[in-house]
Amino acid sequence: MKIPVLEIFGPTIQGEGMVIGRKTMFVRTAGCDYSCSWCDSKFTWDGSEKSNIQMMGPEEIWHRLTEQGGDRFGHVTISGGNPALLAHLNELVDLLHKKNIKVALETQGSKWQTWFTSIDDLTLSPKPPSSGMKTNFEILDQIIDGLRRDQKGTFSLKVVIFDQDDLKYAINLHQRYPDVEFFLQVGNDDLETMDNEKLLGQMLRQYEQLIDQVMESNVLKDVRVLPQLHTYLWGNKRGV
Ligand SMILES: C[S@@+](CC[C@H](N)C(=O)[O-])C[C@H]1O[C@@H](n2cnc3c(N)ncnc32)[C@H](O)[C@@H]1O
Ligand SMILES: Nc1nc2[nH]cc(C(=O)O)c2c(=O)[nH]1
Ligand code: SF4
Ligand SMILES: [Mg+2]
Repeated sequence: MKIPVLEIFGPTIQGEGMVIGRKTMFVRTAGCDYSCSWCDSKFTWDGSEKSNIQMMGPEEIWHRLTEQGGDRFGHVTISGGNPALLAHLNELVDLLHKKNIKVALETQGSKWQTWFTSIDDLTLSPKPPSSGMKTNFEILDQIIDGLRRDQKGTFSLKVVIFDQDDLKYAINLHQRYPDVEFFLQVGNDDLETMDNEKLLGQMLRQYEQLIDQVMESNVLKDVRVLPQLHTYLWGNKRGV
């Protein structure tokens, strides 16, 4: 079955979350059921790159990955858009596993797929109020229960923080799922600038503020506070 692909890039470092710093390739799928106000990958769902979507089979994707990354990688991250919209994505995950490649996947936790349980590093990134999206907690509860029961790899929650309401949302989420590895991530609110020095200054200040706020909290104890590392290195550049 074909998969709608917008980007294949790497090797680079995973800039976010539970495997931050890990050498990885990226496969970015097209299409999302959300439309977050601050989405840094709007081109995957706003129609602006519709003509660049390539329908690719798993073998074709593997071919492109090796064309680009040679034999210099052992990890592939699937992101989007929302790759959880693709019921048959397990075909790619299984092929990568056959090739001895570990697989990470990024999704917002709005939709369950049975193949979630075979992902090595699964990140659920529910969206706080600043995104303009509303979390369906019934679905998120089901996803997390399913993962607790059957997950072969590891999974985590990652919340992007822009303001106080987002922090409240994160606190509530951590209290709801206290046993799940929890990451807070600095939000990038300057998606247009190509001035990397300016962006870096802003992002470092925001990282420090987020750290200060998390240190004050008596609920956010067993958590990690992370930058979106690739942004600090390469700004808003695509394909890194
Ligand atoms: C582009 S999304 C694709 C995967 C999936 N749709 C999701 O949101 O989890 C990948 C990650 O980037 C994060 N992200 C998107 N826009 C961001 C921004 N402006 N600043 C910080 N993180 C952002 C998302 O929260 C998510 O964790
Ligand atoms: N280096 C790098 N790390 C990332 N982690 C999550 C990304 C994403 O857009 O999903 C991403 C990305 O686009 N680049
Ligand atoms: S869920 Fe992810 S890809 Fe979809 S709009 Fe939000 S940040 Fe962007
Ligand atoms: Mg990104």
